[in-house]
Amino acid sequence: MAFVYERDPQAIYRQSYATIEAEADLAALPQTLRPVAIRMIHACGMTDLPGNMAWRGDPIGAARQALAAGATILCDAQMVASGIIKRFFPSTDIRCDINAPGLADLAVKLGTTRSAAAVEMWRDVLAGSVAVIGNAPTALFHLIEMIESGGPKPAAIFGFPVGFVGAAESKDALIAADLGVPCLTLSGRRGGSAIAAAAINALSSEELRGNL
Ligand SMILES: C/C1=C2N=C(/C=C3N=C(/C(C)=C4\N[C@@](C)([C@@H]5N=C1[C@](C)(CCC(=O)O)[C@H]5CC(=O)O)[C@@](C)(CC(=O)O)[C@@H]4CCC(=O)O)[C@@](C)(CC(=O)O)[C@@H]\3CCC(=O)O)C(C)(C)[C@@H]/2CCC(=O)O
Repeated sequence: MAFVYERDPQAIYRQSYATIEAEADLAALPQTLRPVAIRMIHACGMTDLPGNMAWRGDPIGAARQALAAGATILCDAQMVASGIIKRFFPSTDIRCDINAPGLADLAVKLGTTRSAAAVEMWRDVLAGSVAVIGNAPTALFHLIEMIESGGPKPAAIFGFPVGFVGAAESKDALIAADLGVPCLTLSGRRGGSAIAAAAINALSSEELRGNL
């Protein structure tokens, strides 16, 4: 049986993006956030996502500026790092420490998850970086705690933990905290590595030129 389906990658993207623009209400978002919202929706199929978007400052401008200056992208999960399209960021270091040697011991010592302990490992590289949390609520909580207690500040935070335990609370805490760091998040349970990676992919100039 031969199925009839779209096989042209550019046509698939065009059709997806046209559907999103037709179905999603982007009017309440600043212009800079609209391409990011579209790419995030593209990753999860939820056209009502803009209603959950919350931000402080200009996370897109801050992250783009930082990346142009050579900032590292720090990811909580390997799934986030893997979802970032490397050819969009050819000279950017994309780092995830979830499998770093000694991390499990550090997590036990700190009495926390591996995800939060991995954030502790960012201390030396956090200043001026782009921090992306796509999975672990404890990672976002710990990042906020580190910055609030005088730790180094990233250039921007993209916080999208997902799930039922601590996800909504960690993202509420990000928006409530006065960290002096531009940030983008999604209120509630929604989030995940794919959405986080999509938000970062939307920052690239390739994406802006529509070169998908
Ligand atoms: C409690 C955890 C949750 N994980 C979720 C969803 C998914 N996690 C996946 C995978 C493969 C991984 N999750 C870990 C980050 C692992 N998940 C946790 C922790 C126990 C604690 C995090 C937290 O609460 O903050 C965490 C382990 C830790 O000690 O930090 C992972 C590192 C586990 C591992 O054994 O390696 C691993 C990430 C690997 C990587 O990418 O590098 C899932 C694919 C599901 C699965 O197969 O387990 C899925 C992916 C979701 C996504 O889009 O990223 C939740 C829902 C976030 C959940 C937290 C709260 C809850 O509701 O239970």
